[in-house]
Amino acid sequence: MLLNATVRKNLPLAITLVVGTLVTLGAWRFVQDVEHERSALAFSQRVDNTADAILDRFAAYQQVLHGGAALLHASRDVSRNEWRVYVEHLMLEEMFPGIQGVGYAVNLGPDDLMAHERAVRADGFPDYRVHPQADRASRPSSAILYLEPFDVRNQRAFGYDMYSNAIRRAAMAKARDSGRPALSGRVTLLQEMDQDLQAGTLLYLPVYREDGPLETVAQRRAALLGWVYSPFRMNNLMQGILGPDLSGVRLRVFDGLEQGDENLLFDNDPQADVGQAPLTAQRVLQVAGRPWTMSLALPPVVAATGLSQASTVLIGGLVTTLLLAWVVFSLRTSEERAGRLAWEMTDALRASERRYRAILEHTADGILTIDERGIVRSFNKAAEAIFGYSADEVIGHNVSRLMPERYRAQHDGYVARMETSASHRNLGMRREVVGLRSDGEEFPLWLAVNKIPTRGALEYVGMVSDLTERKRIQAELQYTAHHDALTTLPNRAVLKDRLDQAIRHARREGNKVAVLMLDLDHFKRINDTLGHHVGDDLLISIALRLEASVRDVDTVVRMGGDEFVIVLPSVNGRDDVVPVVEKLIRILAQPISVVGHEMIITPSIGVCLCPDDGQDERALLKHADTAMYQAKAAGRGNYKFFESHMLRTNQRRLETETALRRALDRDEFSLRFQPQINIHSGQLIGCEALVRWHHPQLGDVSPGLFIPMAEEMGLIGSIGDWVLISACQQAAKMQQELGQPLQVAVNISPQQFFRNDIISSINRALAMSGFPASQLEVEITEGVLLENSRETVQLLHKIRSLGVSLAVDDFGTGYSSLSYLTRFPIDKLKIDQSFVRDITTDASDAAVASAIIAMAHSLKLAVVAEGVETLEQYEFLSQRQCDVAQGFYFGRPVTSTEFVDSAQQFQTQPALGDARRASLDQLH
Ligand SMILES: Nc1nc2c(ncn2[C@@H]2O[C@H](COP(=O)(O)O[C@H]3[C@@H](O)[C@H](n4cnc5c(=O)[nH]c(N)nc54)O[C@@H]3COP(=O)(O)O)[C@@H](O)[C@H]2O)c(=O)[nH]1
Repeated sequence: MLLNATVRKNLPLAITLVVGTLVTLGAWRFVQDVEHERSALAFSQRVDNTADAILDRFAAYQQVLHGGAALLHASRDVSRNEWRVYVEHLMLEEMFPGIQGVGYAVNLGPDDLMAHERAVRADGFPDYRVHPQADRASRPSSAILYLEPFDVRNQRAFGYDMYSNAIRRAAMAKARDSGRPALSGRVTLLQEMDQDLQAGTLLYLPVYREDGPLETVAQRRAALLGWVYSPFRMNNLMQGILGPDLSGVRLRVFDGLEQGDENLLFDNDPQADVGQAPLTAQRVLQVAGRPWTMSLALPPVVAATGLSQASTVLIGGLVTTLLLAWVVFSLRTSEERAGRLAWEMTDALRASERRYRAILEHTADGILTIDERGIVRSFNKAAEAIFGYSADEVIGHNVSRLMPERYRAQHDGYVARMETSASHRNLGMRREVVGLRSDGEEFPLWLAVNKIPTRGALEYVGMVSDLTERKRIQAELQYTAHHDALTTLPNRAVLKDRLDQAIRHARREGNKVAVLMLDLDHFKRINDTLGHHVGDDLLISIALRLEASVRDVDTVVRMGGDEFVIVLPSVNGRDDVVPVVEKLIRILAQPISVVGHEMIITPSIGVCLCPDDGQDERALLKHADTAMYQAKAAGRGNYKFFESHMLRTNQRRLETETALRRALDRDEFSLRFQPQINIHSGQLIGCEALVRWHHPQLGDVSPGLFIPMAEEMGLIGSIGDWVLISACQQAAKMQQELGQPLQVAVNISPQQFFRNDIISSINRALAMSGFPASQLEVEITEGVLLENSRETVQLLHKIRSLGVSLAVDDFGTGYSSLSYLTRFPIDKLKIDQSFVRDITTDASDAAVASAIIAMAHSLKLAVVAEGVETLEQYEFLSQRQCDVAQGFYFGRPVTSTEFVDSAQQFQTQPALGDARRASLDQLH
């Protein structure tokens, strides 16, 4: 009885304790499950985000390389400066943190190495060498030619032969053979310094010559020009991609499928202990065709923090149970006390609720929950920021207000059907959808929906993140990859697309497409003499004029350098195209003012028609290019329609270019000397050195043809150096044999003049020959003086200070002001032979020549008349007090031996008398 009474008395307390404990344990397990599921979902999304971020970034890098390749395809001769401008416009640091640079490495055949080194040295790097030299005979070679930004780290790689390293070589060969981007294995980059050593990798994209098919591996190998590539330092790269996103997670990235130290590319926290990590994941990513294994682990300490809500529930529940027991116990003694305890219990539950809410409110992703009718039940702070609604404006309303009108009907009932239809397969999967902000703006977002495991009514949780910024960056990349950075015109990648469209349309409509290849005459000279900033501004102005001159349906593309392509769709034939081409020439030829320089630019245009002259992009561009070269050869400021016979001429031009690259090495140049006569005394005073090129197959090639070619190909510096040295050496020998001092004049082209080392070139020639500086004369063209800069004046003064005299060649043909003559330290003017030719028959030529002589004398300058062919011309010039004459009348350019032999004739008579005339006449 006593036992019964005790049991009865304590039964409520016992029931409270047992039921409370059981309920708490049940709630604890439940919350633990929910927490686990939520953590696993969040972790899985984090893994996916990380993988997506890496893949997205590499897709962007590949676009960068495609942009670089398009630039190289577009132009035969992308300069270092153009490459720098392209890379600068990419804003690597801002847009692609982690990328070390964007480079171009050339593929070198066994015969190309010396010419390559010489060309780069001539480009302002006198100490340049391709390195390392070891094993070169047993493998092909390459060399890093451009790598921007050209900072201290990247300069270490300049000239590096990446083929010398097996890992790099494998990736380069893969890219070469496949025609696609290829990523290297783990390497140590040349850019590494002593500190902060990191693993590295390189991404390569091949660049091929465009004049042949690229269908087979053999064709691709034969057409390979080089690789556009980017080196990456892995730690910088991953931090650039993932930023601070990695806190609390250990991420390791391995090259390949094995996970060993030797192929570890990146480890964000090598000290972290992940032995017992409750959440781990592995992903194999295909990065530019190479497998990377990504291993992520959530260390126990971090995971435990994530699960503390369950512990809170457990502790809270047990405390609540004890409190309830205390309440029951106290009820027996005090109603008041029980009430207070009940309040405390409620407070504990509220605190627990507040903790949950804080977690929800501080996640970066938007989180909202909806019931089975689609009514929003909760809406966190991040969701408010994303959609622009406050929680109050959304909770209690249908979730469809967060989506554009056109999706709403389809969405109605979607949630209700979730359980029965196939839609439930979408649960847990992240997909891209369109959202609607409170201001009516539509935007892209990622959405992942999950079922909340509640008892009774169904609820769903949606996690959303805003993709607007990500899309904006993608769009910018897209723009950069398809537009020329300088002029903002579409680039080569767009051209292919537009041309294909135009060709398809022409086929359907039975009409034609015209392709115009346009190149600016003497642009390189403007660039070299007036500076790249003037060249760049000029190109922008030209681009604007071109765009304004054609229809909206036409496409103007900058191919690179000074080359533009214009596509005119839907034309009927040549008659439709001629007015357009003539209009373009007329409009471009109007004076143009660039950075304070007034200039007149003429274009050379080649035209071909589809389908008459070609059926695809490659053939059409090649034929328009061929026609353009014919237009240039026909006198510039000109246009030509493609004719099939032009291909032979073009082939010969290409052969000439190839032969010219090797001419210096093969000793194919020689010099001729043309006498210069003092008109007052009739005595030989010196000669002009003129270069000649004889090729075993091509024969004698005129300097009028190969000098401009060498200027365009950047070879004039080394050829000019050879001319300077040989002219001084041969002149020293000739004057010894003649026993009289001899003046020798040497032509210096503008590119050679502005190469920065003209002073050392002249000094070297004088030192190597022992020829006196006072007998050397440098002939520059008016173009050099056009660049009326302080540097030009200083350079001319430096040449004069060596004791060398200066003459202005072809005087009267330039387009600059005569006033420069007073500002520059010049000794002589050479009247251009076009004025001398008709000096005795054409009154205006006679007047120009007389005026030049009078003006030069008033400025204390000597005057040389070139192209003197007749006695009458000679007498005219003599009467006008011209100082020196040169021309066929006195002798054609001859070898140094022939020059010494014939020079005796000029020494016999001091002045021009009848006997002298007779002796000269006999020469002809
Ligand atoms: N930068 C360098 N340019 C050079 C060099 N050698 C030549 N050249 C330039 O090539 C152009 C063509 O030169 P070339 O065929 O040698 O013709 C020269 C003479 O042969 C020719 N000439 C001389 N006298 C007469 C004549 O009475 N009648 C006539 N029709 N032609 C004649 O004129 C050319 C000399 O020109 P210039 O230099 O302007 O005095 C030419 O532009 C050369 O400058 C070189 O080493 N470097």
